[in-house]
Amino acid sequence: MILALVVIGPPGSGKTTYCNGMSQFLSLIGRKVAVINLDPANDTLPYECAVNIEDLIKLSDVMAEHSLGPNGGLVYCMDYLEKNIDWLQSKLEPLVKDHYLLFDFPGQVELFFLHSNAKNVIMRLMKKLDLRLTAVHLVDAHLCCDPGKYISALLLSLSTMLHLELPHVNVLSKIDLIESYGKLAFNLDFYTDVQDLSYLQHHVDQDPRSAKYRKLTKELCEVIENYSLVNFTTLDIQDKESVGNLVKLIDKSNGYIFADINSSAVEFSKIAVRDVDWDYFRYPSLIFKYYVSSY
Ligand SMILES: Nc1nc2c(ncn2[C@@H]2O[C@H](COP(=O)(O)OP(=O)(O)OP(=O)(O)O)[C@@H](O)[C@H]2O)c(=O)[nH]1
Repeated sequence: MILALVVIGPPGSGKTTYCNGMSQFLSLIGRKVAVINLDPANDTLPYECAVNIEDLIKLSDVMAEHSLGPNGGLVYCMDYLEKNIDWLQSKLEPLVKDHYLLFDFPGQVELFFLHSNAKNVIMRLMKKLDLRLTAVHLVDAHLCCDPGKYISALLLSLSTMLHLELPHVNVLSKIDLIESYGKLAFNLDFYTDVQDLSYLQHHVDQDPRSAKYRKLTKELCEVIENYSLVNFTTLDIQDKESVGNLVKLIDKSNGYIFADINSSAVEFSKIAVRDVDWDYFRYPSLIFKYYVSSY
């Protein structure tokens, strides 16, 4: 069984930083990691990548040749990758024997809830290489500071989960910066656990600019609540405890804890078989660490 993470999220949400930080963390705890850059717009990579889509196709060439903007160019690149999936498969084959794979995808969110090309790439790799994948969906934590943006983040997460049909971990990234954006309207667990959204609607109604969207907001919140699929964990990529907690969650979602791969007993006991943390330890510790406060 080959384990891999599909790292997705809007532009600037921290995907490349995550791949860099997570590959270092996983290497330190004894796993062999390979990062695969599938973002043709990634100019400077902080990590050493095992496979780079730029060796197949360059976004700048596509934009120049086909007179496309960056969004259209990225859709073209993903279509091209789908048609040339054998190229990617041949590059991955030597790695899948003993590596844990991290796929760094582009930030164009429509690729993951609307178009089928990225999903087809993922599904074909799963089938051909027997990959066991988890989607790690990063959303910048600053979106919690604005109720409208937070609802958009919920909708984006929900539609991505439904479209990709993978084990899915939603992450509020850059949680260390949250206090710098001002006080939150509710406690942090309201946002991570996606609690009763009627409180949020009430908050949106206070803003005169949002008043005319009241009915739409209500309907959208009902869709999110009816599915009851979305929740978030938090991440500060520079904090090893935060990264370790996320690894535990991912290990549970993709079945790593049951996998018969070469991992040291120490790593296994530290990360995989540990109890799930009680809520008491999940949120108060964050509040003290990042001084997260609400009105
Ligand atoms: N403080 C803080 N900054 C972070 C964290 N994660 C990422 N960043 C910063 O966020 C910025 C954007 O991160 P990237 O990794 O380039 O984001 P991306 O999602 O790959 O961006 P695109 O390639 O444009 O889609 C960078 O300046 C990172 O240093 C974090 O956990 N904490």
